[in-house]
Amino acid sequence: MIEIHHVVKRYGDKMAVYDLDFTVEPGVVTGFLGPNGAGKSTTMRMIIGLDAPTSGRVTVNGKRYAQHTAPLQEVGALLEARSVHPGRSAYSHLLSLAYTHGIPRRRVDEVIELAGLGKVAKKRAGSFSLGMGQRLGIAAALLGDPQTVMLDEPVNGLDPEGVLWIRNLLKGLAAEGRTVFVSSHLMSEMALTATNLVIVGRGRLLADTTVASFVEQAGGETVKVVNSDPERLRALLAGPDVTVTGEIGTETLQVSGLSAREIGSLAADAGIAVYDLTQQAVSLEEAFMALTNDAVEYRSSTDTETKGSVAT
Ligand SMILES: Nc1ncnc2c1ncn2[C@@H]1O[C@H](COP(=O)(O)OP(=O)(O)OP(=O)(O)O)[C@@H](O)[C@H]1O
Repeated sequence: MIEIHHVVKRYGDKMAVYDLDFTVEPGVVTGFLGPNGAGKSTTMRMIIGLDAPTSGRVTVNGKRYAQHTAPLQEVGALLEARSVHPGRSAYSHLLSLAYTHGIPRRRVDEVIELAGLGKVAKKRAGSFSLGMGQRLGIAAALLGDPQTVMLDEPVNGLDPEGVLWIRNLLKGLAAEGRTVFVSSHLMSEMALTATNLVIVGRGRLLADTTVASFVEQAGGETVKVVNSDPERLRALLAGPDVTVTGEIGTETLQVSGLSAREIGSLAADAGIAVYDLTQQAVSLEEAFMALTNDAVEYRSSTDTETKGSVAT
C-alpha cells in the first residue's frame, strides 16, 4: 500500500505538488493520470525517496522508502529516465543489480523471461529500441519480486503487442495481491488496465475514483445503431432510462440505457433492418480532457481542436 498524506513539493517558486492526499491499495491496478507537468513523476520520485516532500508524508507499507531494509524487494519502480550503462548487456545490468541487493542469479533469468528479453539479453543495452529499454526497466523493477510495483509511463515506446503484454502483466501482478501504481497520459489505456484512478492536474488532486464510476459519470456505455428506419426505431426504444440521439436525416442513432442485444431484438421484432450495432465506450479521453482542461500547463494552439473520441 502506498499512502500519500497531504504532500506538498515545491521547487523554488514552483509548486510541483500541492496537498496531494490519496492511498494506493493492493490487489488492483491504480492508474495515475494527468496532463504534462501535473506532478506525476514528482510524486513517484517522492515515493521511492529520490525527492523529499517539502511537507507531508509518503509511505510504502507503512514506512518511508528509506526505512525499508530491502527497498528493492519492497518497491519495484520504473521511472522515466533510463539508467542503464549503454555498453552493458541487459543480462549483466540485471545481474549486477541482483548482486548488490542480495537477489539470487536465477531471479535474473526469471525476469528476463518474464519481460520477453530472452533473445536480446546478451546484447548491449545501448543498442536497444525504446520498447526493449522499457522491457528492461520493467525487468529491473520486478527483480526483487516486490510487493509494490510502480511504473511511470510504461507503455511509452511499446508496440501494440508490448502494450497488451504490459496490460496483462499489470493485471496479473495485481491479481497476486500486489500494489500496482502506473502513470499514463492516456485515459483510454488506463480504462483497459486499471480498476482505480487517481487524476492530478497542476499538482493537485482532481479525482480519486474508479474506472467504473469515471465511465458512468462520463455518460456510461452507448450503442451505435445504423438502421433502415431511425424515426420508428427511436420511438420504439424510448423509455424513462433510455437516451437516443442522432442527426435527423441520417441512419445512425446513439443509444444509452439499453444493451446492443435489447436494441437488436426490438429492431428485429419491428422488421427494421440493422446494418451496424456497435457497443461504444464513452469518449473517456474527452471526459478526461474536460476534467483536466484548466490544469493543462503547456498547450499548443491546435490542441483544443484535435479532441479525438477514443473508443475502448
Ligand atoms: N527538479 C525540478 N525543478 C524545478 N521544477 C520541477 C522539477 N521537477 C519537476 N518540476 C516541475 O514540477 C511540475 C511537475 O512536474 P512532473 O514532472 O512531476 O509532472 P508530470 O505529471 O510527471 O509530467 P509529464 O507527464 O510531462 O512527465 C512541472 O511544472 C515541472 O516543470
